[in-house]
Amino acid sequence: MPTAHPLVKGEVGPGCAKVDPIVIADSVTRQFGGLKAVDVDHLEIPRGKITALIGPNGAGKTTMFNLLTGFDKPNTGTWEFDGKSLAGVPAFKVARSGMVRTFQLTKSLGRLSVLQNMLLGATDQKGEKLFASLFRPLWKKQEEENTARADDLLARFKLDAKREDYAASLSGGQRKLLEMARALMSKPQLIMLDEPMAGVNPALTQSLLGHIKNLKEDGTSVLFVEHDMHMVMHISDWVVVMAEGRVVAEGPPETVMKDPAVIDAYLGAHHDTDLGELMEDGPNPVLEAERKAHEAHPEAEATGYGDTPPAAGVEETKR
Ligand SMILES: Nc1ncnc2c1ncn2[C@@H]1O[C@H](COP(=O)(O)OP(=O)(O)OP(=O)(O)O)[C@@H](O)[C@H]1O
Repeated sequence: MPTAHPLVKGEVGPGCAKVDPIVIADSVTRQFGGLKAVDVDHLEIPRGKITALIGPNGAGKTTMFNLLTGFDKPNTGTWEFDGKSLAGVPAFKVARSGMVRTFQLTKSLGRLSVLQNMLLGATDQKGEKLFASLFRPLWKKQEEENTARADDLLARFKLDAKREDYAASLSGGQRKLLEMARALMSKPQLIMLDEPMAGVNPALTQSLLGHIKNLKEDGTSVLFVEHDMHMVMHISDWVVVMAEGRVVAEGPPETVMKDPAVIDAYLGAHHDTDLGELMEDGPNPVLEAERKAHEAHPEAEATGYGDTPPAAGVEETKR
């Protein structure tokens, strides 16, 4: 049934237009040999909101991130960020324009200190330019400002005690925090986080969630890829679902998880993502679909949840 939503112009559905989009992508495709990893007709990301990009393994989420941020080149397509075309623009210029990203596997430089890693995140440094680099006063002030900003962010992310340590000495979770803090050095308008929760120990999970919510409060738009559905449900204003390269559904988190296209996408892909505990207020449609399939064909192999039988699958999701 068609629905409306305050973030959307017209009806909610895959590729729907937003009232105030910060990113608009059209006909973006990326082929690897015979595989179309990304095949997105139209996608708009709302400004000033937290948008989750979800989908089973291999859906094309990271490839889409790579394309939008200039780390990979599409076969076709155009996209704009804050009204400016970014197709074909290299990654470092994309970052300077206000759209920065983090990676699934963190990319901090282990043999530099935490502070040095932070300073590398500052864009448009005067000292990088030959003429300016010759005149200390021109870059000295900016260096001081960057260091002050780095210290402020390190304090916010509770990494100030690690300021002089090698990045290599940080835990996986702390490296995720460092990468997010470093991305913020350039005061981006849009931050794109690729699996921010992966490998983060539960003690840091809450603080990461808090940081992401604060970003929105500071006026930054957030787009993140995540398999942790609790996080998706908890902090997203909007959820975009990809499967086999396409956008198959989008909507607010409370309704998108019940969308048959989403359930199909996950079950069809034999995916082990924990959608099981999402529906606190009723039966979970994914598990229901699985149970019915098993009742109809008890002899058939179970689908989904890492190929465990449905009953065990329920147990699995409670871990
Ligand atoms: N450089 C590459 N060369 C060949 N195939 C690739 C390359 N990068 C990605 N792919 C393929 O493209 C498809 C989409 O991959 P992608 O990493 O974008 O998916 P994803 O949705 O981010 O998955 P995951 O959730 O597992 O990270 C996959 O089938 C993947 O194997």
